[in-house]
Amino acid sequence: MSKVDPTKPIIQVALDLLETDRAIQIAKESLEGGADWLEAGTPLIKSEGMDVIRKLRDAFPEKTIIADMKITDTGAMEVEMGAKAGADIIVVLASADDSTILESVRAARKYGVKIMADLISANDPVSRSMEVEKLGVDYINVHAGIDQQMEGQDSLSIMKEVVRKVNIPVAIAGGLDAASCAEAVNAGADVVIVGGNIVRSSNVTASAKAIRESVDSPSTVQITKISKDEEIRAILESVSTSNISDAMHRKGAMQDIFPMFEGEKMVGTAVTVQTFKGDWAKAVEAIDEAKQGDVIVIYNGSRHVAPWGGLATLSCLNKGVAGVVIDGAVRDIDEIRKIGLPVFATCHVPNAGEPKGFGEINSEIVCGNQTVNPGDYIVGDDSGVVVIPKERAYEIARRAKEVEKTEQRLFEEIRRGATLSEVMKLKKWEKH
Ligand SMILES: O=C(CO)[C@H](O)[C@H](O)COP(=O)(O)O
Repeated sequence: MSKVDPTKPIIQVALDLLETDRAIQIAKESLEGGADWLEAGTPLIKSEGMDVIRKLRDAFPEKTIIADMKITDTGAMEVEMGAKAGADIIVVLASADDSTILESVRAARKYGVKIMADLISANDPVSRSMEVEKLGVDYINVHAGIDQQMEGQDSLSIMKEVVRKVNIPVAIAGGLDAASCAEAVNAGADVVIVGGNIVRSSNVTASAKAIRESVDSPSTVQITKISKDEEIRAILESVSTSNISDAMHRKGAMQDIFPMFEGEKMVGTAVTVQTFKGDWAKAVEAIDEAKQGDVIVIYNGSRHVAPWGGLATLSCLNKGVAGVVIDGAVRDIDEIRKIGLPVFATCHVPNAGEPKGFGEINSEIVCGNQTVNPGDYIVGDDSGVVVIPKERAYEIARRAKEVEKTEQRLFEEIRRGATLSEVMKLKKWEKH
């Protein structure tokens, strides 16, 4: 049972946004879905200052408001700022010096507010949670930060230990969705802090409602565990190459490689082929090396003679290959269309080459001016093809998903009648 509210666990929605008006609108929609507490997220506070706390307080006079200031120094001064602006709970970094935590707690007592200590990046979070409890904080937040989540960190296992060691209420944050919120509540969380999965949803109220339902009936939620590769593929299936390029800071897109047919999505791991103009032996032998879910990525280097056509494409289908990318030409477009395998290439041309057998399979190649190594993730859609280095695949997939969520919300605001420059506040954010 929650130590904060014995009748139900608390949902704290983290308004990790940049604009006060959007934050207030999303706060309203989240409350309609059943969220309890409103957090002014750190980016929002950095963007709008303490004024956002005042505006949230005016808009929601009865609600608990958290200022996620992540205080690291000058504890008393910053707690005073947050408290006077109207916050009820102020966030201090648990890894701040003891002197800062003590000063924050003293100021909090003076101004009648509470302190939440955020364990993000704490060296030994379990021991630190016990120490900050002794220093007088009111809540502990076990937190995997947004950048840490992208690299696969989560906070649940640490939270399970922390709840056994402290007596104050424990919050959890870090990429929570309906399923992980239920897991957290089952494991003893008093407060679940949810940012992206509510505030970047195209339907904020529905997303908050789904979390409310799972938090209130956590035992009914099904938790499915999948492998890292399955998770990466599932995420990449759900995002576009444009989302991925944004996540990679506009890198990774192959140049002059186009889909041969529209409407086909391709996700897989690279089997690379280095060949020479028109020599199709290695390209076709690579089909035998490929496994289910691979993408054959070929450098051939000619626009006038094709190392690939219908028969090779049909063989791929038999092996479960996810698609083919050719820096060079392809032929038999009519046959390939019927076969239905995604093929991306520089161009199409009727001429076939000769199977001479020069080249290599599964060495590093350059295709569409991008370096591709065997096992790198390759994604193709109507916008083109992107390469994700295998070492960063999970992180990039997660970041691309965040890009996609942010865009979903922008689409929704444009559907409601705004223009792109209005929703992005372009003028405000132009370089000064
Ligand atoms: O404090 C934060 C980042 O430092 C976020 O508010 C917190 O992680 C919740 O957001 P999300 O659910 O997107 O992780």
